[in-house]
Amino acid sequence: MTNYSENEGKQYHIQVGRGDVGRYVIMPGDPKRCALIAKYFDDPKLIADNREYVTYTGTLDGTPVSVTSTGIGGPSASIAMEELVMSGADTFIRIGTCGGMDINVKSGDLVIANGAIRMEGTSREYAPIEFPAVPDFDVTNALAAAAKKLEKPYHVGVVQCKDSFYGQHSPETKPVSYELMNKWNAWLRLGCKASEMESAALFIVASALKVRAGSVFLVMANQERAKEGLENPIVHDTDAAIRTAVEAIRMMIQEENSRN
Ligand SMILES: O=P(O)(O)O[C@H]1O[C@H](CO)[C@@H](O)[C@H]1O
Ligand SMILES: O=c1cc[nH]c(=O)[nH]1
Repeated sequence: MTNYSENEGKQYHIQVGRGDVGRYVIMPGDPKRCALIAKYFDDPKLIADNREYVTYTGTLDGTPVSVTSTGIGGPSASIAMEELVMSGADTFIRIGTCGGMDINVKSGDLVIANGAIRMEGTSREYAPIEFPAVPDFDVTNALAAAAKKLEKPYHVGVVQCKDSFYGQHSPETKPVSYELMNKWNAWLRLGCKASEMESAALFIVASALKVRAGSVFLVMANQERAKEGLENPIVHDTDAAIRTAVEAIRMMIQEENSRN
């Protein structure tokens, strides 16, 4: 077997090795979000910047914490998680943008995933489709408690994951997305909160590697509200989701310290 991680102890894609990252890692899709997230850490340092993977490490309440971007989609996100686990991390929070689905999910709200629909390809390479993509219970509880404490409007529920962003936004012109088009109404009726691209892969990889993962999203807009002519501005500021993830990690660290 080729060991891609042998290059001076650094993992092949993320260029991070043991001792470079904390056990807690925040995972945004967008590499440019990493510096914004690292500003919430004490003493943040840039560790690596390779391909779509940017990593900073700092501390929260004295405990090492990192941020590593994943890029877009399950394949690159799964690589980031695999290599971070090989570098010693074991608890992950994805923070990303999403498109609202449930009519009550509004631009600027937060969505915390308690499950992810596996309509993407990566998770199928790790687990048969019958196995559910669910986040870690403690991480999810910490995210909900953090959003409540910070008084952010939030929804907890199932998110839908896909590989085709434009299949979600213009399925009628995409023959490859008939499956998405046909199932979208079923997901709406079942109460699905939002659509994004990485959580199903991350939850399944986390199950396979026996590590913990959760997700929190900023709702950019909601195409279902637009269809109904309801208010639907486009929002880009991910700060509320970032602060929720940071506060959730702080809570988990404090809980861990109180047990030791
Ligand atoms: O804002 P990020 O974290 O990239 O997440 C969402 O935005 C991208 C699509 O625009 C996909 O990665 C999707 O999951
Ligand atoms: O609508 C959206 C917004 C962000 N990310 C998605 O995957 N879909």
